[in-house]
Amino acid sequence: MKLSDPRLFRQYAYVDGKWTHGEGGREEPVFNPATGEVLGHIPLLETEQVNAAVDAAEAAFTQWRALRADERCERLLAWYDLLQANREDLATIMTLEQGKPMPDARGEVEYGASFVRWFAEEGKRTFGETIPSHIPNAALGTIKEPVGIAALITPWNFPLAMITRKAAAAMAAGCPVIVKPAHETPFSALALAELAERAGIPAGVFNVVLGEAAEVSKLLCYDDRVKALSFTGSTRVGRLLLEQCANTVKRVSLELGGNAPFIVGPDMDPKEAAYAAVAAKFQTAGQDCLAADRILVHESIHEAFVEHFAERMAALTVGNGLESEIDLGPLIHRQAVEKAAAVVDDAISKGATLVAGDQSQAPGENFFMPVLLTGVTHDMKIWHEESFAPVAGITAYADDDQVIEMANDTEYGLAAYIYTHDIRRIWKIMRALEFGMVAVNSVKMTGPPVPFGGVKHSGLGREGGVTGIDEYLETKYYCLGALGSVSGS
Ligand SMILES: NC(=O)c1ccc[n+]([C@@H]2O[C@H](COP(=O)([O-])OP(=O)(O)OC[C@H]3O[C@@H](n4cnc5c(N)ncnc54)[C@H](O)[C@@H]3O)[C@@H](O)[C@H]2O)c1
Ligand SMILES: N[C@@H](CC=O)C(=O)O
Repeated sequence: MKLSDPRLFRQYAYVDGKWTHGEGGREEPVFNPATGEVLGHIPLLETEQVNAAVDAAEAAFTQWRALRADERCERLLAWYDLLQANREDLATIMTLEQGKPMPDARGEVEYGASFVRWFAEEGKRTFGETIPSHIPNAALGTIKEPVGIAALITPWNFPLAMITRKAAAAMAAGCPVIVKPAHETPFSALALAELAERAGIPAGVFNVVLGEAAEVSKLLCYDDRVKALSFTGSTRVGRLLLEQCANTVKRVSLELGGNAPFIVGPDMDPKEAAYAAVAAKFQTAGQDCLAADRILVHESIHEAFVEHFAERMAALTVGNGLESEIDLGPLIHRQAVEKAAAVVDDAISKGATLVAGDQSQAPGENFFMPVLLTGVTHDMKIWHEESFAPVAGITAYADDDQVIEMANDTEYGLAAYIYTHDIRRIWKIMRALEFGMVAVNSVKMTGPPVPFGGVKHSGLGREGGVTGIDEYLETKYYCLGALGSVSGS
């Protein structure tokens, strides 16, 4: 692996400011999904070692919360600067472990770093309020305090940004964090730890624990000293963690699966809409919670839309993300390829038409060539499940009411897209959609200033924006009584 700074590639856990082996000697390999080669090994921590991370975070909490907000801001900004300065190495590590093309990986480093800068600043604005008193001679108000240790459990598809969007918010609020990254992509998390240390983040404030996922997560969820759990990943695991946090009544934030509808109105230029749909579907080889999973096109332009979509899709290049001019890297592992193939087979067996997608062209065993299916219907897996693969399904609809019903016909409610220039149609559909985020005539919708999150089974809470830091803050109300006459109270 060619890195300008090889010390960014760490094969240890990071607890209390120290690089840590698994005491039981257990470890596991991490693979490059593009080549199948072993990229490195990570330790599997024992129970006592995970508990030690909580001990360390507990000890660090006292000092970290006692810093002034502007002091925490300075350290987070130093971390941000280091992320930017090491962007190329961080992107290389990400492409090697996750597979996404280098330009996308560079983009994710920028994106991930932008949350650090955002929350560094937001930490200085955790204002309380003054409450006009209804109690004689009293002053009432609120102050915001850090909730305590936060456990952050993250997925493999965005191995860096899904950590920084949580960690920077928590740390800016004064909370130490314990990160449990996905075992497929631990090295981005460990590089973040190396840079946090260089940025002067004190020992115990940013910890990375590695181990058997169910074991480690259970320890963190059951530990009463851990006050908040923030999870990004599948709805299946999110439900499990929510249950596990019930006993200790933790603050729980969940960013779960999506199954985004992409609605195209009859007034749209079919080429413009089809190109946008391709962009919304194939980012990260379809392994994106925002991927346009159900493309719903008005029947009057359906045929032209399909032609343009197929033509644009045919131009996508598939290969090792380290090579230049690659649009789609591999899927994360062989099971993901098998799941994608099963989704396609299921749809075809139930009447969908395979317009394009020849798997014999795949450049390796973890690669899946983009697939276009038309005539996708409610009874198919592709309608209800995230394919998390480059499989696009298109369906024609007749009118606005029908498309609203189709779009909402899912347990998920993360993001939706609408393409039309008719303002009344936009307003009607946007208001009727049961989704946390709606992008109108835009594929891009995310970034630090926006409240990211879903409704229904797509999650609880919001990340980013002005409210993202609230996930890590408690509101303390105070009533100062017997003050004598308090003017203006
Ligand atoms: N809403 C969002 O912001 C967002 C962002 C990215 C990904 N996602 C979702 O993440 C999913 C893909 O990621 P994934 O495959 O890594 O998800 P996943 O749920 O399998 O894993 C996520 C994390 O949970 C851990 N985990 C797995 N099984 C566990 C168990 N039994 N107990 C405790 N922890 C366990 C994993 O090791 C990983 O760290 C998709 O559903 C995608 O939509 C959502
Ligand atoms: N693209 C999403 C991550 C979903 O997988 C984001 O921007 O957070």
